[in-house]
Amino acid sequence: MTAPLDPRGGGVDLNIWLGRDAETDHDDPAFARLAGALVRVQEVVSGARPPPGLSTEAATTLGRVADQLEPYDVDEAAQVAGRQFRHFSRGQTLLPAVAVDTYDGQRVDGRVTFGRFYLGSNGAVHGGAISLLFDDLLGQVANGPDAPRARTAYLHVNFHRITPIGVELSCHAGIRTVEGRKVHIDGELCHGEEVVASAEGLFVRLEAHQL
Ligand SMILES: CCCCCCCCCCCCCC(=O)SCCNC(=O)CCNC(=O)[C@H](O)C(C)(C)COP(=O)(O)OP(=O)(O)OC[C@H]1O[C@@H](n2cnc3c(N)ncnc32)[C@H](O)[C@@H]1OP(=O)(O)O
Repeated sequence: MTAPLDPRGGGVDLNIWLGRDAETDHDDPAFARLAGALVRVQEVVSGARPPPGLSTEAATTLGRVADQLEPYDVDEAAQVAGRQFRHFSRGQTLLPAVAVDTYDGQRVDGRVTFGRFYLGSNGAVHGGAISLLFDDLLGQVANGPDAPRARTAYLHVNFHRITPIGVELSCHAGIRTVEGRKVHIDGELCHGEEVVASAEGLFVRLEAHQL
């Protein structure tokens, strides 16, 4: 197994835990490294106030990087971003990295730290980033090994308390009921003992013609 690039807090990404290997033909450790470097840039830029000269220089450098990569644009079937199942966040630079501690097929418990990239304001994580975390975590539980592919039909998120950035939080998701194609999954995000956000999602298993 390739070592995960972003082992924040130890543990492993859920995909590594699940040993998803359906798309190993898209494994690209060098690309996963590129995505990890971009995540670092996102994080550093979000929290930085550099002098204007340095901002200009950095913008030129990043522009050059984009120019270098642009000719390698591919369609979705060939894309490797989001398919690096042996790496944290699958090489999808939008996703916060979740380190999984336990998973039993029905429930997952893990940890996540939202960095400055995910700041809304006033030290609080952006609500959209919390919803993103839940959609992905609950969605992965819905799409467990051997389960039919499922899509989010709805995701109801409650924000009970400010979710702090830069602090390790625990996150949890578990299947409540399965009724035919409908999978109801609940999630919680906790700061210590306190539940800062919770979610309830409906995931609908897809028919063959919807895949
Ligand atoms: C190896 C690879 C593995 C990779 C895994 C990576 C993990 C990735 C993790 C990332 C995960 C990220 C995941 C994402 O972000 S997925 C992206 C966000 N979601 C979407 O784009 C979904 C868009 N919507 C649809 O495609 C359809 O609406 C679906 C497929 C959901 C249902 O349309 P479909 O035509 O198929 O079914 P139906 O309409 O007959 O409904 C069926 C049943 O469901 C009930 N229902 C439906 N909607 C609602 C609703 N809103 N509230 C309450 N109930 C609702 C409905 O009443 C009925 O119930 P019943 O009457 O039978 O009792």
